[in-house]
This record gives sequence, structure tokens and C-alpha cells, in this order.
Amino acid sequence: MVKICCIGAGYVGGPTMAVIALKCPNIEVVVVDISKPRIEAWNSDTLPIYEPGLDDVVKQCRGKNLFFSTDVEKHVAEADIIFVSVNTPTKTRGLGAGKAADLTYWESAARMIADVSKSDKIVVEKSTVPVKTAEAIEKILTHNSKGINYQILSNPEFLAEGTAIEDLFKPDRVLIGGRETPEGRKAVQALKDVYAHWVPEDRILTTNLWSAELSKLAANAFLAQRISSVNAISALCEATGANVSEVAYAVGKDTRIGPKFLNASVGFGGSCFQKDILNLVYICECNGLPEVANYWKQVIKINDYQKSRFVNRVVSSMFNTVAGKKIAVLGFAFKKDTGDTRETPAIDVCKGLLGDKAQISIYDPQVTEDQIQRDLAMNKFDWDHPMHLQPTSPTAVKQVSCVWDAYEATKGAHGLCILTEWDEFKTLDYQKIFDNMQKPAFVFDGRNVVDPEKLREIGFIVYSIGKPLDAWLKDMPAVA
Ligand SMILES: NC(=O)c1ccc[n+]([C@@H]2O[C@H](COP(=O)([O-])OP(=O)(O)OC[C@H]3O[C@@H](n4cnc5c(N)ncnc54)[C@H](O)[C@@H]3O)[C@@H](O)[C@H]2O)c1
Ligand SMILES: O=c1ccn([C@@H]2O[C@H](COP(=O)(O)OP(=O)(O)O[C@H]3O[C@H](CO)[C@@H](O)[C@H](O)[C@H]3O)[C@@H](O)[C@H]2O)c(=O)[nH]1
Repeated sequence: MVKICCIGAGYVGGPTMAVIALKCPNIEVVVVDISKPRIEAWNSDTLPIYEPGLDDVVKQCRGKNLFFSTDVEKHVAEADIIFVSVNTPTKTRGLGAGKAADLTYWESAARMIADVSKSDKIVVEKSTVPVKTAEAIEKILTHNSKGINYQILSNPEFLAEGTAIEDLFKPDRVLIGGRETPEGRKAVQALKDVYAHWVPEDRILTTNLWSAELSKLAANAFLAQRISSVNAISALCEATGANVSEVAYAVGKDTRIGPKFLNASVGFGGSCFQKDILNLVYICECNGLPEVANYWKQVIKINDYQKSRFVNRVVSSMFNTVAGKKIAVLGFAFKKDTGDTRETPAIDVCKGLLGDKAQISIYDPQVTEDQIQRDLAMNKFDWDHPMHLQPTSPTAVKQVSCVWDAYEATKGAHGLCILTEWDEFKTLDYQKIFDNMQKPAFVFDGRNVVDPEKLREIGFIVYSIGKPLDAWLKDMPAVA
């Protein structure tokens, strides 16, 4: 029986391995992690991450051919194929700080593999890494090899959170990069055989190592670029009376452009886009390509602009101050159908409002108060390190309260900001919310989930990203 071990039981390692176990009953899959609480949660009824469909997949194979363990070394030693899916955060110190990927966790995983291995291994990069990482990993492994043969493959993951299981069941493509040698080709084939259990052959792409590594960074940069493009247009829509949804629809109808990923928003978040683009920018700079680096940097600059533009709209609409005013925040996760808050635009928006001394009441169906308080207290990029290395008990931000109901959050509020597109926000009783708010009552929709006209009929003053402005907002300065 082929044995797979995955180092890192996070958002990628957990769901990816669960699906491999489900689709390949003849393969034993063990997911290992240094975090004891995380492994305990994977072995419990309450999994450590919320992902639609995940519970079902885990329940079907846990204890049969899917296992979660903290005994990292034992399972690495026994495996034929080792996936490495550990954190690759942005460096916060030293060379490349604020841009380059921090490969500390990857390097320590590679050294551990070299220490404990007694048989040949295929080592698969699942984490998103800078192009040429495989070369460094190869050096660490071969210089400590004790005669063992290692083949390094790049197999970047393209799943999106909230749809991870769907994406894993029916991937647009699976990408495998390997060395162009007989041993390299054999290793690529071995990994292809795993995916071939459920992925059609024409969707399994094979390339050289560097193309696979770079394709992952490029794909995320292209996706994020679309969002920054539509968000840049959203600012122009507000200035001209155009409607960004109509513009995006008309633009996306061109089959060369396509309709997906053109929703204007308060900004993109998530653990990947910003980190991976910064990483790409750094690689371009290191390769003497400043023009290319600056081109991609602009995608992040527009994203930051969009978040601060939103905060400025809120403050300027409400008589240029939110000091002491209750602002309800609906949604804190970086997108719907996940409890993940890594790099969520809600952090920057809340921090902006707190800077203007607002009192914030937050409701998100999947995010706990503890997580929100940690996020608001944490330094930039700290969130992307393993949990046990993150700051433990932050001092709670007193002006922030978290409630478990949208009606509670909005009671007595002056303004309401929608920061995540949870479906339930579409069907709230906005008349009831209006009746219980201070007047004038403001709605700032950062995700275009409500119908602005209907809310205006109720009596709200409404701001929706990229939509024709309410008369109230027209004369207010939007950009500081
Ligand atoms: N989250 C996503 O949607 C997504 C999608 C595609 C790719 N990626 C990439 O996958 C990688 C992992 O992302 P994630 O979201 O799963 O992160 P995560 O923080 O959820 O999980 C990483 C896990 O690795 C563990 N870990 C770190 N060092 C370890 C070590 N030496 N030994 C054992 N365990 C160790 C941590 O404790 C943590 O549980 C990153 O490179 C990320 O960029 C993420
Ligand atoms: O039209 C859109 C689409 C998305 N977003 C936002 O963009 C962010 C990222 O969304 P999404 O890409 O759906 O989720 P992620 O889980 O971050 O997935 C991205 O990042 C992963 C990690 O690398 C990749 O594997 C995926 O392919 C890639 O989509 C979220 O804040 C979304 O709200 C928009 O604002 N407008």
C-alpha cells in the first residue's frame, strides 16, 4: 500500500489529504502537524476549519485510510510520498522583510525529512513557494542524504477557501512539475497516478519544476489583478454615475475576458493574494526587473486604496466623524463560507474606524470574538505563522464588541458596514434594522449584497461600492 504523509494540517493540508484519502482507498494518508490542538481538532467532531462538505469527507475516511497525528517523524519515515504544506509567510525581518517569503518552516521540515528518512522519498511542494525553492530543498536533502534518493516535485494547490472540497473534487487543473530526468519523470508519474484516481488525464498538467512554481504565483497575481482592475473602475463609476455591476457585466461578456472574478468589493483578502504578489515582486526585484515588480506592486496599492477609500466614505458621510458612534460591522471573514480572517479587509476597515474613535459591534456567523480581538491586536504578517508562535492573549480592544446576531449588532447603531458577502445578509429584515438604528441611518455595502434602491425606500442613506451615489454622499469628499 502506498503511504502518503502530509506535513501541515492547515487549510490546504487537511482538505487536500482528506480528498486524496476519499478518492484513493488503497492509499494510506497521514496528516501531521506540530500543533497539538490542531491535530486534536482534526480527530474530534469539531474540525479546526470551517469548509462546506469537509466534515462529510473526513467522517467517511478518518480511522480507515486517513489519520491525523503529531508523531511527525514516525509518519515521515514511513511514507513513500511526503507533501509539505506548511506556512510560507511574508518575512517580517532582515533581508527582503515585508516582501520575501519566509521559508523557515519549509527548511525545518526539509531538514527533519533528511534526518528521519531511511528509504527513498518523493517530496512534494504543496505550499506556495518562490520559484527555485525546489533547488534549495534539493540541496538540503541531498547534502544530508545518507545515500537516500529524493525526488522533489512542485504540485501547487489552487483551491479557494469556501469551495475547497468542490475545487478538489473537480479541479480546473492539477499541476505537477518535476526534474526532466528518468528519476524525475518516474516521480511525476507516481504523483499523477494518485490524482488519476479521480482527475481526468487531460486536466493533469506536467511541466518543469520552475514553471510549476512560478505558475502558482502568476495565477494568484492574475486573479488579484482582476479584482484590483474592477475596484479601480469602481472608484471611477462613483465619480461618473456609472454602475460597476453593469460595467463588469458588459466587460465580462467578452469571451476573451470572461465573467468571473469581476465583483467590485471593499478589497481582496485571504492568506494568499497579498503574500504571493509581494513574493512575486521580490523575485522580480532580485532578478533585476524593477519595471515588472512595480507593475505587480500596483495591484496591492489599489487594494489598499480601496480599503482606505471605504473608511473615508464612512467617516465623511457621517459628518466627518465617527467618534463615539456605534458602527455595526456585518461580516469579518475574508469571504463568505469560511471562518478564515487572514488578511481580511475587515481588519483594515475596523482599524481605520477605530482610528477615528468609533465604537464597533461586529457580527460574523463563523468568526469568534477571540479571533477578532487577536486580529485587531496583531502586527502585520504575524497571523501567517503557526498558531503556537502567534501572540497569545492580546489586550482586548475595548471599543470593539462581538455579538452573535445581526439585529443585536445594529441596535442603536448610526451606521452599518457590510464587509463579507454572507448570503444571510441579503435576506435580513432591513426595516426592523432601520427602526432600531439612530437616524439618519447609514448603510455602507462593501460587497454589493443589498439592493440600494430598496434600502433607500426604507429610509437608509446607502453607499454601495461602485454604484451611483446617494444624493447625500455626492458632495462629501470621499478620498482623503
Ligand atoms: N489557504 C489556502 O487557501 C491556500 C491555497 C493554496 C495554497 N496555499 C499555500 O499552502 C501553504 C499552507 O497554507 P495553509 O493555509 O494551509 O496554512 P495553515 O497555517 O492553515 O497550515 C499550515 C500548518 O503547518 C504547520 N506547520 C508549520 N511548520 C511545521 C513543521 N515544521 N512541521 C509540522 N507542521 C508544521 C502549522 O502548525 C500549520 O498547522 C502556504 O504556503 C499557502 O500559501 C494556501
Ligand atoms: O470578484 C471577486 C472575487 C474575489 N474577491 C475577493 O478576493 C479574495 C480572495 O477570494 P478567493 O480567490 O475566492 O479565495 P482564496 O481562498 O483566497 O483563493 C485564492 O487564493 C488561493 C491561495 O493561493 C488559491 O489557491 C485560489 O486559487 C485563489 O482563488 C476574497 O477576499 C474575495 O472576497 C473579490 O473581491 N471579488
